[in-house]
Amino acid sequence: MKVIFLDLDKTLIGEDYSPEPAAEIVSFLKEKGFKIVFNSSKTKAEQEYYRKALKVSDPFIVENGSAIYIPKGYFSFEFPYSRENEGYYVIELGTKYDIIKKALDEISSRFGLKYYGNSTIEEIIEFTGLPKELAELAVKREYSETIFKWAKEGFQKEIEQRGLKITRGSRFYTVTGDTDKGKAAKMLIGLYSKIGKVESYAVGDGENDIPMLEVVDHPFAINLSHKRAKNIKTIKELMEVIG
Ligand SMILES: O=C(O)[C@@H](COP(=O)(O)O)O[C@H]1O[C@H](CO)[C@@H](O)[C@H](O)[C@H]1O
Repeated sequence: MKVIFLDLDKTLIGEDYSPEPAAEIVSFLKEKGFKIVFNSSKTKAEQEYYRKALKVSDPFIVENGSAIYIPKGYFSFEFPYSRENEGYYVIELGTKYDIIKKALDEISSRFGLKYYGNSTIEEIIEFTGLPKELAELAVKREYSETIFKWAKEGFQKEIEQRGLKITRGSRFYTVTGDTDKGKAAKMLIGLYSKIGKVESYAVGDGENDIPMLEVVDHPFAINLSHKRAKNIKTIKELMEVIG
């Protein structure tokens, strides 16, 4: 069985956040029989938008490794999960949003931090370039915050002192609990392994993708140097490399 973990921003999805250009590579991967697992800092709500647009129905990993959403009935065996949500079993690896927001609220004025929880929708659109419809989905955070702007350095250490993790994504900093995209990918590979032998792949472009590249058999990196990963310029190059 072949499973591919895909980062979204600047990997599967381009600068303008539109899903259409990704349709070709998604069809290619489906034809090749890949299970397609989105593994992004994006929220469940944002990822559901792309899943629907690209007709992808495999499990997905949200908010930088914070939770794995597994459609009910996807695996025929039982596995431990943290909660049920609509049609999904959710395995939680991260920390709840309230705790993360509270920690940031404590230091935001000292460092001039701007993140989803203290920004208006107009500011979010300006910082991210997201269209309004997607900005409204990005606000629905469950396990992480995104730091768009800061006035003073030193906030990273303060965040870590509060027991949280801060990592660089393709554009911004993400604050989470003690998790990453690699931990979540590894756990999902473990579940797939109960069905048969897994050949795992991953593609990413940011520092927060490195842990994910480290746990797969075939890592691919876009504009990112990684000792084991094969460098590609765009995700479409996968069609030549694994064609
Ligand atoms: O942290 C980031 O740089 C981006 C991209 O994260 P990924 O490369 O998809 O893990 O994620 C944040 O910003 C996006 C908008 O640019 C939002 O859509 C995400 O919800 C947010 O986590």
